[in-house]
Amino acid sequence: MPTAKLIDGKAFSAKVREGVAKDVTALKTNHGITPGLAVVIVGEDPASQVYVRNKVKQTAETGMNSFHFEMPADTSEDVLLAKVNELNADPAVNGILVQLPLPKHINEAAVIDAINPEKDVDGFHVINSGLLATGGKGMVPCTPLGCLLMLQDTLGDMSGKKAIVVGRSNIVGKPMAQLLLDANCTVTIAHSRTKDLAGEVAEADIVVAAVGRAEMVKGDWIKEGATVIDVGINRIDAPERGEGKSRLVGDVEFGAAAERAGAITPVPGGVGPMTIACLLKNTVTATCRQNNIDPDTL
Ligand SMILES: NC(=O)C1=CN([C@@H]2O[C@H](COP(=O)(O)OP(=O)(O)OC[C@H]3O[C@@H](n4cnc5c(N)ncnc54)[C@H](OP(=O)(O)O)[C@@H]3O)[C@@H](O)[C@H]2O)C=CC1
Ligand SMILES: Nc1nc(=O)c2c([nH]1)NC[C@@H]1CN(c3ccc(C(=O)N[C@@H](CCC(=O)O)C(=O)O)cc3)C=[N+]21
Repeated sequence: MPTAKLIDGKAFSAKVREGVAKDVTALKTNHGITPGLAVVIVGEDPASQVYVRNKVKQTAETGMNSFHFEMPADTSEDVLLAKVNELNADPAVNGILVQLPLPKHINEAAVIDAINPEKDVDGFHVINSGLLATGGKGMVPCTPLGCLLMLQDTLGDMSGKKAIVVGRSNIVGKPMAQLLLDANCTVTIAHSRTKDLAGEVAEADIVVAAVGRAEMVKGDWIKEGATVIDVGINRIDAPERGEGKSRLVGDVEFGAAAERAGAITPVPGGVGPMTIACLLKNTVTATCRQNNIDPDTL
């Protein structure tokens, strides 16, 4: 029997989006500004397409302008950089997101570096990661921000808690660890070379799994009462649902983990929806900063 409280990312993200919609209305009526978010996709990555479908719909629902650019998989780096520069210069665009991963022939770092840091609503630009690392006020990556909001809502003050982040990517693991550190957790970052992952996870009051391997964090590793945030989005075959069917699972063995955890996010319906909500929130934040508006006085 699962004992863990389910952290409902779907419901929480709806609340965050309501707040965003209010801010968008205030920006329009009090300042005559409609925030605009531009998303650029190169090629066809199935995971990205799910994300973009949800995002385009929700951007429009908050009242923002959504600009969507699909470019073929063989787009050259120069053409993509020219598109980024065009969006940098466009005053109707307050936020720019270039879907990752990009095709192999394009240098991702060069593309991210080309985005105006003030419009970098993903928070991936080196200026923004530098600001996050040094306590400055940049754009915070959406997925870790969404995880942090759910953790704060579940736990309140996290000072002194032991947190482990499994995964050290620039877009999830590292910024997540930074945010947990800022929240005064004692943070361990685990990765593919970690010696005793089960033992490390077993110590943690907070577990954030961002590995990209279906159910690799086992339920019996989880400390009793721990809070578990599952970032993983893995599509696996589900023959029980019929031939050729698939389903989404996280990086945590959900059923077994829910028997030990105090609280846990599901997949789907956990981190994913919060990521999109935070993208919209970041777009409002970026719009305010670009127009010297204090978001608290909207
Ligand atoms: N819900 C959402 O909104 C989002 C979900 N995701 C999902 O989150 C997951 C992680 O994404 P991302 O960070 O981009 O992935 P990356 O592939 O960039 O990073 C994966 C990390 O996991 C580590 N790792 C791999 N195998 C193991 C292992 N056996 N034991 C311990 N650590 C391991 C890697 O270690 P090393 O560095 O040593 O190679 C690496 O640091 C994916 O499932 C992705 O789809 C991603 C973004 C948003
Ligand atoms: N520049 C960039 N920024 C990103 O933030 C980014 C990216 N590139 N590339 C791809 C990954 C992946 N990602 C997801 C976000 C939400 C869901 C999401 O909404 N998931 C739903 C599931 C939807 C379904 O049912 O399939 C859920 O978890 O409930 C999924 C995946 C953002 N990413």
